[in-house]
Amino acid sequence: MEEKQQTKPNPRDVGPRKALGSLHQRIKEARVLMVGAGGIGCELLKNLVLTGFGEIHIVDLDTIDLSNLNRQFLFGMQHIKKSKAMVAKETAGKFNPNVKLHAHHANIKDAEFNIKWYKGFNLVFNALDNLDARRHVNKMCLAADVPLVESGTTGFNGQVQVIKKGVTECYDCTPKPVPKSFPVCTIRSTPSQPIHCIVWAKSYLFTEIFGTSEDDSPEFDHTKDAENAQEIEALRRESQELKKIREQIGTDSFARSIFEKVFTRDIQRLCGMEDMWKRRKAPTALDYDTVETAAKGIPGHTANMDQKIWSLEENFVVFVDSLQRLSKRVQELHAEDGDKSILSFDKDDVDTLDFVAAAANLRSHVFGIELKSKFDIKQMAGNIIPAIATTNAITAGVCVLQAFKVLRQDLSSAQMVFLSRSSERVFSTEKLSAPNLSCDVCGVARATVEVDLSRATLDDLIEGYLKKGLGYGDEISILTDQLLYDPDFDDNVGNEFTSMGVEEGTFITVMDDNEEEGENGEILQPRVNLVLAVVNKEIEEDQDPIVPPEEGMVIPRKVKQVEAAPAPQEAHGAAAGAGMKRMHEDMADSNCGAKKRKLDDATAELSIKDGRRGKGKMEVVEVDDSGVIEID
Ligand SMILES: Nc1ncnc2c1ncn2[C@@H]1O[C@H](COP(=O)(O)OP(=O)(O)OP(=O)(O)O)[C@@H](O)[C@H]1O
Ligand SMILES: [Zn+2]
Repeated sequence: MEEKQQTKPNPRDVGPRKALGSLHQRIKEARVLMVGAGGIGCELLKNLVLTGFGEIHIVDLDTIDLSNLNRQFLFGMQHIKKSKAMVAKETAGKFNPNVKLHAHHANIKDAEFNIKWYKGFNLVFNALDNLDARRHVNKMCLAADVPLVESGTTGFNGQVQVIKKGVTECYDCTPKPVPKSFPVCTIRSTPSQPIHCIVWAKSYLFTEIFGTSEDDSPEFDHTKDAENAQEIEALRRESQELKKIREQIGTDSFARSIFEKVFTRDIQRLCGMEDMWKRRKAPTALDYDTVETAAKGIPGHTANMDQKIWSLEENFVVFVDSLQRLSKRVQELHAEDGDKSILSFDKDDVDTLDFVAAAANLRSHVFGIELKSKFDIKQMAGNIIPAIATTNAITAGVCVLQAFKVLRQDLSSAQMVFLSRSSERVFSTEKLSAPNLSCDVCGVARATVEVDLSRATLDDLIEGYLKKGLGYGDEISILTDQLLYDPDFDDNVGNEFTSMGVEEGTFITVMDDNEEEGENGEILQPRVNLVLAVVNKEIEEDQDPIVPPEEGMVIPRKVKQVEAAPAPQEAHGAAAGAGMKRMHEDMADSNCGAKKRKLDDATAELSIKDGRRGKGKMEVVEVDDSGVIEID
């Protein structure tokens, strides 16, 4: 009787166990990481907890905003300003007390989340909203050889992709387009890319001055434009101030008033919000008189130079000039049909484009962001797509279904899943593609290198580890996020790693440019890029400060690709109908980074039991016998 009671199943386990059979035990033992506790993350965490995943680590750098509450259901009003990761843990923990939850209020790029830490997980889930963090986690999962379930949503579209080192394509196997739509908080308060400033100039500033007020604009997603009650109030005051200034239209002081409001006072107010700039670079306000003085003598026709990247002063001149042109037009319209006429942005209307280009660049300057030419800005002006709770919920569900396949070690049945309202079927799936052999991220050899960072120099790496240990020749380049060495740049050779910013967890890439002869006099292909993850290790003084490569470690050579006729257009296969193609294009947006790579890429024989792989291919690819590059 007593024994029976001990084996009585936990009521929380009954449903999942019935549905999942033997997989349930594996799920209970699984240790998983979820990066991002926002729109997808909240839904995903709820699913993971209710399914009974044994241990879940949550990483999110952000705090909860009022604007998150419409779709991030683990959070309530009482949680505003609190850590997303912590509150997500607290709320979801109550759904299933058997699950161990760990919250990390931190940036996933922080050094504490190193390869060793990643290796402790059976599976990683990305629930992120930006390319940079997605790329980072992709790289770390490849380095640690942990499978990754990548996901993203944009409006009604969603996408889930399983990534496994050496078996499937990685996140970076397909080049990613520049995102087209952005959260309003990014646009109004924390821009970090030129496009953020372009959207601000077009959909906020232009509309406030010459169009309907932002409140009436159908293009703006108001569910997301405020960080909290205080911030809503501040943004509202900003808009009201602009409305007042709008009444000065046509006066001599109009340009100065607008400029001083948006590039001086509003920026000073933002700078005062210290919390916002703890992890970002704070903006610098502009002074009208200083810029005006410096801009004296700049010709009025600057705006015609549409391929040139204008200087701060040139942008100022175009800003003032286009503002005058537009003001004149509005006044003429008002004279004709009363006070109601407005202007709309049109990329082909040169006055509106000039204004948006100059205003966007001035804002970029303020935030230390790269300036763009008018020509580029014309291409980049895009639309804003709102986040939809249901899309996030469905996508998070698909993530878990794909995770089951990974845990069953049945990657051949894992799929790339697309969710779309525009296609005939809500779900479309495609087989996972094999790695892209020329991918700079996964088409590389990876290893960890133990270095005594207190004394190792670049020379120790070049002479000891690479040349002596691995047989590299002289023609090599070494990079981190900056160039450390190449045959024409040897300034750093005697420098210690630490003086070049190399620390625990830094990835060092070694590129081989040698043209060596093989045993039979044939010219060998250079080695694939070697990515070394640095691990700090104290090494006895009488020994080399870098542990030499393991015996037998060989860096494979690049495969030779032979140019041939282009592959047929319809290489996407039956699943990718017209609706799907449209969706692929839409997926360029911020939340959805994963994109399908065309089957005509050079992946031919690295098949993962995909019957369609290679169909319609016209390329000849030489692949190593092993197919997959592995060093461990
Ligand atoms: N480098 C990073 N490290 C940790 N968490 C990150 C990182 N980059 C983004 N995130 C988190 O990923 C989550 C993505 O969620 P989501 O797309 O719903 O965005 P959001 O910031 O919650 O909403 P919105 O920006 O649309 O108002 C956010 O909570 C964000 O803080
Ligand atoms: Zn790749």
